[in-house]
Amino acid sequence: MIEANGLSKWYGAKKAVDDLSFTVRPGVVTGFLGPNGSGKSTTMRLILGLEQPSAGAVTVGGVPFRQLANAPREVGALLDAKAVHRGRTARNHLLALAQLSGIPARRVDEVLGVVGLQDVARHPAGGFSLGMGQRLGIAAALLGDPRVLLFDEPVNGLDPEGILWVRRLMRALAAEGRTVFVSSHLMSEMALTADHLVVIGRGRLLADMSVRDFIARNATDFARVRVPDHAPGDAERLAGLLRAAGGQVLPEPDGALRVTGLALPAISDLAHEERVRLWELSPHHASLEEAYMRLTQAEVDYRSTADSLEGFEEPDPFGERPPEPAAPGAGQSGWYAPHTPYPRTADTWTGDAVPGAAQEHEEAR
Ligand SMILES: Nc1ncnc2c1ncn2[C@@H]1O[C@H](COP(=O)(O)OP(=O)(O)OP(=O)(O)O)[C@@H](O)[C@H]1O
Repeated sequence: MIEANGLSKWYGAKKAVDDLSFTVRPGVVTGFLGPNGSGKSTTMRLILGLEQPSAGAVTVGGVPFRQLANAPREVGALLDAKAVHRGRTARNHLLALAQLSGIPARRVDEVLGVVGLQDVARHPAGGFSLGMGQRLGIAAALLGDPRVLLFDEPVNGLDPEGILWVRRLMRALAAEGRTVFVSSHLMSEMALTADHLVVIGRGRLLADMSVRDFIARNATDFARVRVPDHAPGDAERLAGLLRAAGGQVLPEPDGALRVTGLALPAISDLAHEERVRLWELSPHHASLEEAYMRLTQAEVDYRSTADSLEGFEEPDPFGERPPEPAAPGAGQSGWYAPHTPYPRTADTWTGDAVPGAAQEHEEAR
């Protein structure tokens, strides 16, 4: 169990983590979500004792990480898969970590097998692909057979098979009664992996609830309606009728209509009465990505500016744009627009020990 209580971290004038209180329970996978720069990695470093809180506290199994009697046996973490000695073989990298923590060498071969790196165990880690590096980082986290596991972006760089493997591994670890806390930007993957979510924005807690509740509270189911391609005027006519009946209607990129606020039978009846032929009338459940976008759209630090693409842009179907949210963060029912993430630049760092933090952590183990 991980418990954060009023946890805050300042870097100079920048408040990276702002009065966070949450609990990560054993037996389930808890997803840790937030836009770029929202404070996820900082929170993980605070949990692992790599940073001192400016205020508040965080404990693992009831005590601060640094007071754990045998930390590597109790907590495993993947923070930065690149934090390996490039010339060292995968096996020697793990052996060095094992020796520091009093873990028997045979455990190294076990975890190499678990992550599927046994055939390249004697190859230098510096030559590993991003995905192989992730697997090696996961092996290091599993080394001490810990009850609590933290993974920062574990599927980063993995191919679909690797992503499926990580999903199954996380779920299996949780099913064994372990505490599994995992951050990811891949919402579709998180929807399949996590049972519970902790969502932050600009360092503040935005949500702490089950995936199901999170989607139900932050996104709306909708219907897709499509008229025959050869009758585009019918789409415009049907959109007007649906709006008059109390529905909200937005154009989909493929020319279909996205309708919220009306049940499928009502849409069907209306189309039938008005003699509008339908080629599609299908129910759609809101996705985690949609719910996440709606909740966090006011919390994004890095946004792309509009690219007018003059001369390239397709005209809007029906000459309309989705309405802007009435208030920042209020969202727009049934609509979301992903923002292009902008990479953090080196000048946002103030020189704290972050780049080498994972390595320090590994060495401390
Ligand atoms: N050592 C540091 N010095 C100065 N600012 C920092 C430091 N570490 C983090 N920050 C700032 O704190 C904020 C939170 O950063 P953090 O890396 O925790 O976010 P994140 O949610 O993990 O982001 P991402 O999803 O991009 O990895 C950012 O604005 C970041 O620039």
